Amino acid sequence: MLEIKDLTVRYGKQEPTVESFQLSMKKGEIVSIVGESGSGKTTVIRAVLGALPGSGYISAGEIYFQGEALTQKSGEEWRNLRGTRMSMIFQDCGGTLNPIRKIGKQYVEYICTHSRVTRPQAWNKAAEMLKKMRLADAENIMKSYPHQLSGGMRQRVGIAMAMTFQPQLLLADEPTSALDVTTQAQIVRQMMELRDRYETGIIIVTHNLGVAAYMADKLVVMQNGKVVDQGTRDEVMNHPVSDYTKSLLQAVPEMEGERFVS
Ligand SMILES: Nc1ncnc2c1ncn2[C@@H]1O[C@H](COP(=O)(O)OP(=O)(O)OP(=O)(O)O)[C@@H](O)[C@H]1O
Repeated sequence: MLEIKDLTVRYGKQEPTVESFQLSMKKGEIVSIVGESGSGKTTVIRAVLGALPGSGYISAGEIYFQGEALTQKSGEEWRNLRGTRMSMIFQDCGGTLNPIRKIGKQYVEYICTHSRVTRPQAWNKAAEMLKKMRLADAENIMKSYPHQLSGGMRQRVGIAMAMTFQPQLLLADEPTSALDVTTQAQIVRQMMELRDRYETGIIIVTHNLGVAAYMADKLVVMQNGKVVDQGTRDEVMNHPVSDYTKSLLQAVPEMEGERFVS
């Protein structure tokens, strides 16, 4: 479904921020990228999305998504994939919602820009997606402004929006970090349910090894732009190769996800 080969990303003339990144991902698989701040995790997923900020560019390597070479695509072709076949959620999706417009209006507009449906159809679709994210009283949420919802509710709205078109790939950048532990656990479970329902592959960038270990089929550990450990969850958790991963594992005693979500 997704193959990343020897991906190298630079910002302007700086040394590479990400160097020779490799990843092979199957349909419906969940991959977690963990690593310290500045190690290049966000840069990897932004490169896949074709949305590197500022002077960022792919200086080497290839990204194949469902057999298509993304790096050969024009900006417009790549943009057309975003929001439909692949989508992204951020640490604070609520922050990306327009604060002075009601949720329903924004959601309907989002659906209408990406598909040919009438506004009432879009409204129904939006309400249906909010219900799937277990947001009780979806109609009421649609009529609310973002600030009237809690952080966890806003994040669920963001995830619902990202899942609207049943993307094959969801890129999630610290999707639960701003939330309390209980809400984090609920949202993590819901993302996994969505994966089961739609067979969406998910790449989740997180500092939280508990979240990573609980959710992921595969783990990628990054340090200074390079992958220092990669493999199935059990391989990396039980047989880490790098000292960095070993130190990460030691620092998080409750890393078995079971404990995290209990
Ligand atoms: N817009 C930008 N312009 C120039 N350099 C950038 C830009 N964005 C990121 N970088 C460089 O890339 C490095 C890695 O950033 P990135 O956001 O990918 O790391 P990260 O591992 O996701 O960190 P964090 O966990 O803090 O989000 C930064 O330390 C910085 O040097």
